[in-house]
Amino acid sequence: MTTPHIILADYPINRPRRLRRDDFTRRLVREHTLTVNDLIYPVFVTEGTGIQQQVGSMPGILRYSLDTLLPVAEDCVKLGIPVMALFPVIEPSLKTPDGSEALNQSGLIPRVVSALKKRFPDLGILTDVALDPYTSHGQDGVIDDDGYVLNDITKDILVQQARVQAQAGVDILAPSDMMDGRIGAIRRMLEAENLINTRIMAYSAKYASGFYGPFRDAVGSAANLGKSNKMAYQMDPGNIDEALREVAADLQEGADMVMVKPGMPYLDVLRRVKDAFRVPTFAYQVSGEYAMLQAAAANGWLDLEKVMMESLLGFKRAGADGILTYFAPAAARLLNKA
Ligand SMILES: NCc1[nH]cc(CCC(=O)O)c1CC(=O)O
Ligand SMILES: [Mg+2]
Repeated sequence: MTTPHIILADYPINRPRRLRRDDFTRRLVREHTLTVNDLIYPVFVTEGTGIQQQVGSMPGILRYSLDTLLPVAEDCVKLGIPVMALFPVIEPSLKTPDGSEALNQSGLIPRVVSALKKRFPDLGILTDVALDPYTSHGQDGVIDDDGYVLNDITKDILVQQARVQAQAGVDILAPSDMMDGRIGAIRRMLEAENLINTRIMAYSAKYASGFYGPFRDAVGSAANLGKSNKMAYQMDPGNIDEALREVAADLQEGADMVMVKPGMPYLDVLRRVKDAFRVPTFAYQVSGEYAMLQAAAANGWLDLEKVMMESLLGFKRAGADGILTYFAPAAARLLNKA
């Protein structure tokens, strides 16, 4: 006989509220918890010195130059946040149709990566592999005359971008572009370069989402993108079996970790992926999710601390091993206080 999932003893024998009365039993029987070890902090970096620019649609989020980013990194170390994720804000004059600035070995990202790894060797650094901050049209790859993003040419450029980042010493490459075959191509390049321990966190199930809006303001790709969208390479929000095929492909091609993105509207996808593959699985609570919670809180409609912690715990319950979240330092401060 197998153990029944449902205990049939009825009220008043069974009173679920017994375990909810006191904090000690609530803590004792809690199934899922959030810790600082679950957090990855995405930050925006830009050229210059002394820069701390507010991102209008992301209250509390700043664009940093390297010098002002160093204390942020130090804060992450002190708080116990394992990884910081870097996103570049590229000067408009450096943007081209093929995003060639992404291959510049002395460009912004490689310089910031090597400076951070030198100063804070124990802080994990993750970089985004994608061309959208670097292209004049704001798409994640090279486009043809109809604006269609060309897969194989783009993939070859992404491999070169990944090489530049890996040679600069980044710990985790995170391809967010959704080109087919790029994980395998990047993994082969890493092996050929003897960069065997560079990890890959694949944005495997990345949906064409309206929730990326504030991010595109932050990196300055929104205006370039204009009315065009990314539906010809990012996933259709109606699909979930396809997410499993995308994850399977990326794992077979050599991904160490996979990601589902956005987060809160896609917790069902996260659960399916975790159950199907049992590999390190991450969720990205994206810019629009951050913005909507901040906006409601600013209006006095939600208690920010409560919804922040509840939303992050929701990712853990849905199967995430970790969460990329703009709330990382705020959440870590609360967790360290508790
Ligand atoms: N490929 C770039 C990229 N990497 C992460 C995000 C979004 C992150 C966020 O919204 O917080 C995007 C934007 C996009 O695909 O348009
Ligand atoms: Mg894919």
